[in-house]
Amino acid sequence: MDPGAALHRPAGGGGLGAGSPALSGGQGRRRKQPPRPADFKLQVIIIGSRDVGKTSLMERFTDDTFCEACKSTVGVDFKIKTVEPRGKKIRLQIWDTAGQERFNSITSAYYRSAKGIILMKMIDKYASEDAELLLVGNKEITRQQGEKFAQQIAGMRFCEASAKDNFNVDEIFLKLVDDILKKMPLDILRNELSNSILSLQPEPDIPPELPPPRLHVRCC
Ligand SMILES: Nc1nc2c(ncn2[C@@H]2O[C@H](COP(=O)(O)OP(=O)(O)OP(=O)(O)O)[C@@H](O)[C@H]2O)c(=O)[nH]1
Repeated sequence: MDPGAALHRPAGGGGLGAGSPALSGGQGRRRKQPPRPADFKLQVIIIGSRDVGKTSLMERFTDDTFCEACKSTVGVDFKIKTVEPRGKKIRLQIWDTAGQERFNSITSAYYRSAKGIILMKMIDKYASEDAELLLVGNKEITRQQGEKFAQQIAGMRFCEASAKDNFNVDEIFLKLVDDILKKMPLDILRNELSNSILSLQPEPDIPPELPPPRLHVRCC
């Protein structure tokens, strides 16, 4: 599937052009340095029922914004954010899926390529078995409800977050990325990432081992 065909939010995919070297133009002005290319690309998908706050969580993380009355996502949207855990530059592609059931056939097509999955209520029956799972309780879900739900699925943990109050949002994404990196052999990581949905730019080889984690997270 061409992911571009399913992008419907006007602000989506803002990161696509982020890596292009820009000329400032005009006499005497200097050419801007292109940003250092990412060491890895990782895909994380957010799935869950309608209105649980998937888009809000993504936009809080990528743009630090919160929309009180957002439009429902149609199909799939994405945003890109670069994070630097463990001293590695990681270009995170965050896929935000529509919660409405009528889009299930579109959204489920994206599950397999995701290395991390943030579930916001819904159980994922299409995801690859080795994907990291993180259940996020945004809005009204209580810790008790979330933990009970997470216990039913092997390997899943529960975290509370609020896109509105900007609570635990960065932490859950960074924790998920860290868990993915810890779990994946780096040669697989390198191969799979080079085959990811979006080909943004050629990226350099990665060293055989990453240094130990330096993340300080509040969640989980
Ligand atoms: N109180 C509160 N409201 C939130 C929070 N996050 C999102 N909302 C609100 O919940 C509503 C739905 O948020 P969305 O982010 O559009 O939900 P969604 O899961 O992407 O919805 P679909 O695209 O329809 O699947 C919006 O009115 C948001 O303002 C939160 O942390 N707290």
